[in-house]
Amino acid sequence: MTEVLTPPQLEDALKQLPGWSIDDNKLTRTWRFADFKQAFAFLTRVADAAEQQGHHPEIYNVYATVRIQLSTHDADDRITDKDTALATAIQKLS
Ligand SMILES: C[C@H](O)[C@H](O)[C@H]1CNC2=NC(N)=NC(=O)C2=N1
Repeated sequence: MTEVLTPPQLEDALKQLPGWSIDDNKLTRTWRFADFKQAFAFLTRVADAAEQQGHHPEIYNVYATVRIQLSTHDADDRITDKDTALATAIQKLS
């Protein structure tokens, strides 16, 4: 079941997710890689994690910069445990 996070739950979750913040009401992180190839290799791993979890990030890429934003469309675009679960998996891929 999908749980919308309360503000204190979100604060606790962010402590476990270094580099992530809330931007546009979405769980957000930006990475800068050495080049486009490294950035896209990371995104390929992110795609696999997203498919495994049945949950999909918004992805913005310009050359070596990648920004990922997570929210749950099925919960009125709010941040849920599905977003923190995917962010936790993505943390291990960069
Ligand atoms: C049917 C399918 O499981 C849903 O549409 C999933 C797919 N991926 C999703 N990804 C995100 N970010 N939010 C969703 O609500 C969502 N829903």
